[in-house]
Amino acid sequence: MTSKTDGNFDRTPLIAGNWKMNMDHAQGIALLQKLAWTLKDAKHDFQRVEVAVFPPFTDLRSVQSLVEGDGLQIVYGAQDLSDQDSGAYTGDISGEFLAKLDCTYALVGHSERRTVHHESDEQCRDKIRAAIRHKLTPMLCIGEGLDERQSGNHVTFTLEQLRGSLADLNEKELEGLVVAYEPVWAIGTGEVAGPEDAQEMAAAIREELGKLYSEDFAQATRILYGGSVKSSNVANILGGSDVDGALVGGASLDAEEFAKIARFEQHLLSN
Ligand SMILES: O=C(CO)COP(=O)(O)O
Repeated sequence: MTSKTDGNFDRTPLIAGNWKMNMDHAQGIALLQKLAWTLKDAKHDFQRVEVAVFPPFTDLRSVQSLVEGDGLQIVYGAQDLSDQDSGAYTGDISGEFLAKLDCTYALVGHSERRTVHHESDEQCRDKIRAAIRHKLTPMLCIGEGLDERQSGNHVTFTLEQLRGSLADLNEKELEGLVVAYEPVWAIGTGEVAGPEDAQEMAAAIREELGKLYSEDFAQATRILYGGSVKSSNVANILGGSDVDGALVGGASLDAEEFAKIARFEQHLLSN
């Protein structure tokens, strides 16, 4: 086991920006351009720390053109996908369309989908299946609400979501899976789980993946933390040996701030 402070990572860290329902396609392009310039100026090594953005569906074609046209190393994904591939599903978006737009990732089961759209673990599992069918890497989001946290039931609750969302899926299909632990009470609230909380849950998730699958799979799977991540707290949060990156909401809408988050190693080194 290596530690992050000696300059080695067990897994390639991933810093991901979920734009949620912000940024139309023109704004999205401006944001992505600025992010790319800022990271280029900082000589960011994308092989060392991967950077991804999750724009709204309507931005994805423009994002694809910019990334391809300018040869950017930033990757991108969708905030959701349908569990179906085509047909009479008004308003839904097929993984097939997302694959055509060269998306790398698809978020599944973000807490805002689970709460606002009442998505169940079973639906999440079907969406993961759909992502896999179209060679999109699923980023499964799980995490407890305030009640579970206050009652001390947060680990049990979150691991149940994990098991429910992965039920019947095998290790081979899930290769590359990313899990994002996002405690609902810390999303958009300014409340951030402490580094110990993030590490506690990431370790519990990894242990559970080891039980469900193999130790190799558990060790290879990246586990991110999300919830009020900023440049001022990212280094602490990523200090935990099982926390492999961040899924960032609000702070990803500011190119300079998000670039600073992606450059978290600079903060680690200066600590
Ligand atoms: O939900 C999140 C990312 O998916 C977190 O959002 P905030 O960073 O705005 O709290």
